[in-house]
Amino acid sequence: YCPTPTIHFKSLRSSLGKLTKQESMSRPSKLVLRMQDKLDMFVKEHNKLHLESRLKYLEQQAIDDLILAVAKYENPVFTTALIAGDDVILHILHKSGLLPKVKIVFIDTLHLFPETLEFLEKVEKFYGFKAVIYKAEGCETREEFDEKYGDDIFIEDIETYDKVAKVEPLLRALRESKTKLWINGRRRDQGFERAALEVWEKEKMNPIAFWTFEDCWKYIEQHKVPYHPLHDDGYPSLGDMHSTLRVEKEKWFLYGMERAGRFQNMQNPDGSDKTECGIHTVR
Ligand SMILES: Nc1ncnc2c1ncn2[C@@H]1O[C@H](COP(=O)(O)OS(=O)(=O)O)[C@@H](OP(=O)(O)O)[C@H]1O
Repeated sequence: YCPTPTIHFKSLRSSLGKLTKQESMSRPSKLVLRMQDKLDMFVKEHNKLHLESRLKYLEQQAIDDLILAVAKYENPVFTTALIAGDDVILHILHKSGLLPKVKIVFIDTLHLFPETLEFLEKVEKFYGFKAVIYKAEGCETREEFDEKYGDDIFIEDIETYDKVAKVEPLLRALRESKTKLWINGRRRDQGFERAALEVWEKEKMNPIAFWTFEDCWKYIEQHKVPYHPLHDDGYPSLGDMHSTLRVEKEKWFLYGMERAGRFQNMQNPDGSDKTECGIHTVR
Protein backbone atom coordinates (compact mmCIF):
# COMPACT_ATOMS: atom_id res chain seq x y z
CA TYR A 1 0.00 0.00 0.00
CA CYS A 2 2.99 2.29 0.13
CA PRO A 3 5.53 1.94 -2.70
CA THR A 4 9.24 2.39 -2.16
CA PRO A 5 10.46 5.53 -3.94
CA THR A 6 12.90 5.23 -6.79
CA ILE A 7 15.30 8.11 -6.87
CA HIS A 8 17.01 8.38 -10.26
CA PHE A 9 20.56 9.62 -10.27
CA LYS A 10 19.97 11.56 -13.48
CA SER A 11 16.89 13.44 -12.22
CA LEU A 12 18.57 14.10 -8.91
CA ARG A 13 21.65 15.39 -10.75
CA SER A 14 19.63 17.59 -13.08
CA SER A 15 17.53 18.97 -10.22
CA LEU A 16 20.73 20.38 -8.75
CA GLY A 17 21.47 22.66 -11.70
CA LYS A 18 24.92 23.54 -12.99
CA LEU A 19 27.93 23.44 -10.72
CA THR A 20 30.80 25.84 -11.09
CA LYS A 21 34.13 24.35 -12.13
CA GLN A 22 35.51 25.07 -8.68
CA GLU A 23 32.58 23.30 -7.03
CA SER A 24 32.98 20.17 -9.10
CA MET A 25 36.72 20.03 -8.41
CA SER A 26 36.43 20.27 -4.61
CA ARG A 27 36.86 17.17 -2.40
CA PRO A 28 34.41 15.85 -1.24
CA SER A 29 32.81 17.27 -4.24
CA LYS A 30 30.11 19.92 -3.72
CA LEU A 31 28.04 17.79 -6.08
CA VAL A 32 28.12 14.85 -3.67
CA LEU A 33 27.25 17.06 -0.70
CA ARG A 34 24.36 18.69 -2.53
CA MET A 35 23.10 15.32 -3.73
CA GLN A 36 23.23 14.06 -0.15
CA ASP A 37 21.09 17.02 0.98
CA LYS A 38 18.61 16.40 -1.79
CA LEU A 39 18.45 12.70 -0.99
CA ASP A 40 17.84 13.46 2.70
CA MET A 41 14.94 15.72 1.68
CA PHE A 42 13.48 13.00 -0.57
CA VAL A 43 13.72 10.43 2.21
CA LYS A 44 12.11 12.79 4.74
CA GLU A 45 9.24 13.56 2.37
CA HIS A 46 8.85 9.89 1.53
CA ASN A 47 8.71 8.94 5.22
CA LYS A 48 5.98 11.53 5.78
CA LEU A 49 3.93 10.15 2.89
CA HIS A 50 4.60 6.60 3.99
CA LEU A 51 3.38 7.34 7.52
CA GLU A 52 0.28 9.12 6.26
CA SER A 53 -0.70 6.24 4.00
CA ARG A 54 0.18 3.67 6.67
CA LEU A 55 -2.06 5.42 9.23
CA LYS A 56 -4.89 5.74 6.69
CA TYR A 57 -4.59 2.04 5.90
CA LEU A 58 -4.51 1.02 9.58
CA GLU A 59 -7.43 3.28 10.42
CA GLN A 60 -9.50 1.84 7.58
CA GLN A 61 -8.66 -1.71 8.65
CA ALA A 62 -9.78 -0.95 12.23
CA ILE A 63 -12.99 0.71 11.00
CA ASP A 64 -13.81 -2.24 8.70
CA ASP A 65 -13.23 -4.78 11.46
CA LEU A 66 -15.26 -2.77 13.98
CA ILE A 67 -18.14 -2.39 11.50
CA LEU A 68 -18.08 -6.17 11.05
CA ALA A 69 -17.95 -6.67 14.82
CA VAL A 70 -21.01 -4.51 15.43
CA ALA A 71 -22.93 -6.10 12.54
CA LYS A 72 -22.11 -9.67 13.49
CA TYR A 73 -22.28 -9.71 17.29
CA GLU A 74 -24.98 -8.63 19.71
CA ASN A 75 -24.03 -6.30 22.55
CA PRO A 76 -20.32 -5.83 21.81
CA VAL A 77 -18.29 -4.56 24.75
CA PHE A 78 -15.13 -2.43 24.64
CA THR A 79 -13.15 -2.53 27.88
CA THR A 80 -10.89 0.47 28.13
CA ALA A 81 -7.97 1.04 30.46
CA LEU A 82 -7.79 4.56 28.94
CA ILE A 83 -4.22 4.12 27.71
CA ALA A 84 -2.95 5.37 24.34
CA GLY A 85 -4.16 2.44 22.20
CA ASP A 86 -7.59 2.56 23.86
CA ASP A 87 -7.79 6.29 23.07
CA VAL A 88 -7.24 5.44 19.40
CA ILE A 89 -10.06 2.87 19.47
CA LEU A 90 -12.45 5.30 21.18
CA HIS A 91 -11.67 7.90 18.54
CA ILE A 92 -12.23 5.44 15.70
CA LEU A 93 -15.50 4.21 17.23
CA HIS A 94 -16.67 7.81 17.48
CA LYS A 95 -15.48 8.78 14.01
CA SER A 96 -17.21 5.82 12.37
CA GLY A 97 -20.49 6.41 14.25
CA LEU A 98 -20.20 3.05 16.04
CA LEU A 99 -19.75 4.38 19.58
CA PRO A 100 -23.46 4.27 20.55
CA LYS A 101 -23.62 0.62 19.48
CA VAL A 102 -20.78 -0.50 21.76
CA LYS A 103 -20.94 -0.75 25.55
CA ILE A 104 -17.91 0.91 27.08
CA VAL A 105 -16.74 -0.78 30.26
CA PHE A 106 -14.25 0.65 32.73
CA ILE A 107 -12.96 -1.22 35.76
CA ASP A 108 -12.20 0.98 38.72
CA THR A 109 -9.77 -1.18 40.70
CA LEU A 110 -9.90 1.43 43.51
CA HIS A 111 -6.09 1.56 43.22
CA LEU A 112 -5.85 3.78 40.14
CA PHE A 113 -4.19 7.18 39.73
CA PRO A 114 -6.77 9.90 40.51
CA GLU A 115 -5.95 11.38 37.07
CA THR A 116 -7.36 8.23 35.42
CA LEU A 117 -10.87 8.83 36.73
CA GLU A 118 -10.63 12.54 35.88
CA PHE A 119 -9.60 11.60 32.35
CA LEU A 120 -12.52 9.18 32.08
CA GLU A 121 -14.92 12.05 32.80
CA LYS A 122 -13.14 14.20 30.24
CA VAL A 123 -13.42 11.67 27.40
CA GLU A 124 -17.01 10.86 28.31
CA LYS A 125 -17.87 14.53 27.81
CA PHE A 126 -15.69 14.83 24.70
CA TYR A 127 -17.26 11.91 22.83
CA GLY A 128 -20.69 12.00 24.51
CA PHE A 129 -20.90 8.55 26.09
CA LYS A 130 -21.15 7.10 29.58
CA ALA A 131 -18.91 4.19 30.54
CA VAL A 132 -20.32 1.48 32.77
CA ILE A 133 -18.02 1.27 35.78
CA TYR A 134 -17.36 -2.00 37.59
CA LYS A 135 -15.58 -2.41 40.93
CA ALA A 136 -14.64 -5.29 43.26
CA GLU A 137 -17.78 -7.05 44.47
CA GLY A 138 -19.39 -5.18 47.38
CA CYS A 139 -16.81 -2.34 47.41
CA GLU A 140 -17.58 1.24 46.50
CA THR A 141 -14.50 2.89 48.01
CA ARG A 142 -10.84 2.12 48.70
CA GLU A 143 -11.65 2.07 52.42
CA GLU A 144 -14.26 -0.63 51.91
CA PHE A 145 -11.80 -2.60 49.76
CA ASP A 146 -9.03 -2.35 52.39
CA GLU A 147 -11.40 -3.38 55.15
CA LYS A 148 -12.53 -6.43 53.24
CA TYR A 149 -9.17 -7.60 51.84
CA GLY A 150 -6.45 -5.76 53.79
CA ASP A 151 -4.65 -2.63 52.69
CA ASP A 152 -1.57 -4.42 51.36
CA ILE A 153 -3.16 -7.37 49.64
CA PHE A 154 -1.52 -6.29 46.36
CA ILE A 155 1.87 -6.89 48.05
CA GLU A 156 0.95 -9.92 50.15
CA ASP A 157 -1.12 -11.79 47.60
CA ILE A 158 -1.09 -10.29 44.14
CA GLU A 159 -2.98 -13.24 42.64
CA THR A 160 -5.98 -12.69 44.92
CA TYR A 161 -5.74 -8.94 44.37
CA ASP A 162 -5.87 -9.36 40.57
CA LYS A 163 -8.77 -11.76 40.91
CA VAL A 164 -10.97 -9.56 43.10
CA ALA A 165 -10.03 -6.13 41.75
CA LYS A 166 -9.80 -6.87 38.04
CA VAL A 167 -10.74 -10.33 36.80
CA GLU A 168 -14.01 -10.84 38.70
CA PRO A 169 -15.36 -7.33 37.83
CA LEU A 170 -14.45 -7.90 34.19
CA LEU A 171 -16.16 -11.31 34.12
CA ARG A 172 -19.21 -9.74 35.75
CA ALA A 173 -19.19 -6.96 33.14
CA LEU A 174 -19.07 -9.43 30.26
CA ARG A 175 -21.69 -11.69 31.83
CA GLU A 176 -24.12 -8.84 32.53
CA SER A 177 -23.62 -7.45 29.04
CA LYS A 178 -24.70 -10.78 27.56
CA THR A 179 -22.02 -10.27 24.97
CA LYS A 180 -20.27 -12.70 22.70
CA LEU A 181 -17.65 -10.15 21.68
CA TRP A 182 -15.09 -8.42 23.82
CA ILE A 183 -13.19 -5.64 22.06
CA ASN A 184 -9.86 -4.54 23.50
CA GLY A 185 -6.70 -2.71 22.58
CA ARG A 186 -4.00 -5.37 22.84
CA ARG A 187 -1.31 -5.22 20.15
CA ARG A 188 1.45 -7.44 18.79
CA ASP A 189 4.24 -5.01 19.58
CA GLN A 190 3.42 -4.94 23.30
CA GLY A 191 5.74 -7.91 23.93
CA PHE A 192 6.43 -11.56 23.21
CA GLU A 193 3.25 -12.71 24.96
CA ARG A 194 1.27 -10.80 22.34
CA ALA A 195 3.56 -11.17 19.33
CA ALA A 196 1.24 -13.53 17.43
CA LEU A 197 -2.01 -11.76 18.31
CA GLU A 198 -4.69 -11.67 15.60
CA VAL A 199 -7.42 -9.08 15.12
CA TRP A 200 -10.05 -11.80 15.50
CA GLU A 201 -9.85 -14.31 18.31
CA LYS A 202 -12.55 -16.54 19.76
CA GLU A 203 -15.11 -14.16 21.32
CA LYS A 204 -12.47 -11.39 21.43
CA MET A 205 -11.28 -8.87 18.92
CA ASN A 206 -8.24 -6.62 18.89
CA PRO A 207 -8.90 -3.95 16.24
CA ILE A 208 -5.44 -2.40 16.53
CA ALA A 209 -3.49 -5.68 16.89
CA PHE A 210 -1.13 -4.75 14.03
CA TRP A 211 -0.54 -1.12 15.03
CA THR A 212 2.75 -0.24 16.67
CA PHE A 213 2.96 1.98 19.74
CA GLU A 214 4.46 4.63 17.48
CA ASP A 215 1.51 4.33 15.06
CA CYS A 216 -0.84 4.97 18.01
CA TRP A 217 1.03 8.12 19.02
CA LYS A 218 1.32 9.42 15.45
CA TYR A 219 -2.42 8.85 15.05
CA ILE A 220 -3.16 10.61 18.35
CA GLU A 221 -1.05 13.54 17.19
CA GLN A 222 -2.51 13.65 13.68
CA HIS A 223 -6.15 13.48 14.86
CA LYS A 224 -5.72 15.44 18.10
CA VAL A 225 -7.10 12.50 20.07
CA PRO A 226 -7.50 13.22 23.81
CA TYR A 227 -5.07 11.13 25.89
CA HIS A 228 -4.36 10.41 29.55
CA PRO A 229 -2.41 13.35 31.06
CA LEU A 230 0.06 11.04 32.83
CA HIS A 231 1.53 9.92 29.49
CA ASP A 232 3.10 13.40 29.42
CA ASP A 233 4.48 12.73 32.88
CA GLY A 234 6.59 9.81 31.63
CA TYR A 235 4.24 6.83 31.82
CA PRO A 236 3.85 4.95 28.51
CA SER A 237 1.27 2.58 30.03
CA LEU A 238 -0.99 3.08 33.02
CA GLY A 239 -2.67 0.77 35.45
CA ASP A 240 -2.74 0.62 39.23
CA MET A 241 -0.51 3.05 41.11
CA HIS A 242 1.36 0.18 42.77
CA SER A 243 2.17 -1.56 39.47
CA THR A 244 3.03 1.38 37.22
CA LEU A 245 6.37 3.16 36.79
CA ARG A 246 7.75 5.79 34.44
CA VAL A 247 9.92 4.70 31.49
CA GLU A 248 12.53 6.96 29.87
CA LYS A 249 11.00 8.54 26.79
CA GLU A 250 13.84 7.34 24.49
CA LYS A 251 12.86 3.75 25.26
CA TRP A 252 9.10 4.03 24.71
CA PHE A 253 9.13 2.88 21.10
CA LEU A 254 11.59 0.02 21.43
CA TYR A 255 9.99 -3.40 21.08
CA GLY A 256 7.87 -4.31 24.10
CA MET A 257 8.94 -1.28 26.12
CA GLU A 258 5.47 0.26 26.37
CA ARG A 259 4.74 -2.13 29.22
CA ALA A 260 8.23 -2.01 30.77
CA GLY A 261 6.97 0.12 33.66
CA ARG A 262 4.14 -2.24 34.55
CA PHE A 263 4.25 -4.80 37.38
CA GLN A 264 7.84 -3.94 38.33
CA ASN A 265 9.13 -6.11 41.18
CA MET A 266 6.06 -8.31 41.08
CA GLN A 267 6.25 -12.02 40.49
CA ASN A 268 4.00 -14.81 39.34
CA PRO A 269 3.51 -17.79 41.70
CA ASP A 270 6.17 -19.71 39.70
CA GLY A 271 8.72 -16.97 40.45
CA SER A 272 8.80 -15.52 36.93
CA ASP A 273 8.47 -11.76 36.47
CA LYS A 274 4.92 -10.51 36.24
CA THR A 275 4.13 -8.57 33.07
CA GLU A 276 0.36 -9.00 32.91
CA CYS A 277 -2.42 -9.35 35.45
CA GLY A 278 -4.22 -12.00 33.47
CA ILE A 279 -7.32 -9.88 32.96
CA HIS A 280 -7.30 -10.56 29.22
CA THR A 281 -7.22 -14.34 29.65
CA VAL A 282 -10.55 -14.58 31.46
CA ARG A 283 -12.21 -15.89 28.32
N1 LIG B 1 -9.16 -0.63 34.31
C1 LIG B 1 -9.61 -1.27 33.23
N2 LIG B 1 -10.88 -1.05 32.80
C2 LIG B 1 -11.35 -1.71 31.73
N3 LIG B 1 -10.64 -2.60 31.02
C3 LIG B 1 -9.39 -2.83 31.40
C4 LIG B 1 -8.80 -2.19 32.51
N4 LIG B 1 -7.53 -2.65 32.63
C5 LIG B 1 -7.35 -3.52 31.62
N5 LIG B 1 -8.47 -3.65 30.90
C6 LIG B 1 -8.72 -4.47 29.71
O1 LIG B 1 -7.97 -5.68 29.68
C7 LIG B 1 -7.08 -5.63 28.57
C8 LIG B 1 -5.78 -6.28 28.91
O2 LIG B 1 -5.29 -5.58 29.99
P1 LIG B 1 -3.87 -5.77 30.45
O3 LIG B 1 -3.46 -7.21 30.41
O4 LIG B 1 -3.01 -4.83 29.75
O5 LIG B 1 -4.12 -5.32 31.90
S1 LIG B 1 -3.04 -5.27 32.91
O6 LIG B 1 -2.01 -4.44 32.32
O7 LIG B 1 -2.57 -6.64 33.05
O8 LIG B 1 -3.64 -4.69 34.09
C9 LIG B 1 -6.91 -4.16 28.29
O9 LIG B 1 -6.41 -3.99 27.02
P2 LIG B 1 -6.25 -2.53 26.42
O10 LIG B 1 -7.54 -2.32 25.71
O11 LIG B 1 -5.07 -2.64 25.55
O12 LIG B 1 -6.07 -1.57 27.54
C10 LIG B 1 -8.32 -3.66 28.50
O13 LIG B 1 -9.14 -4.00 27.43
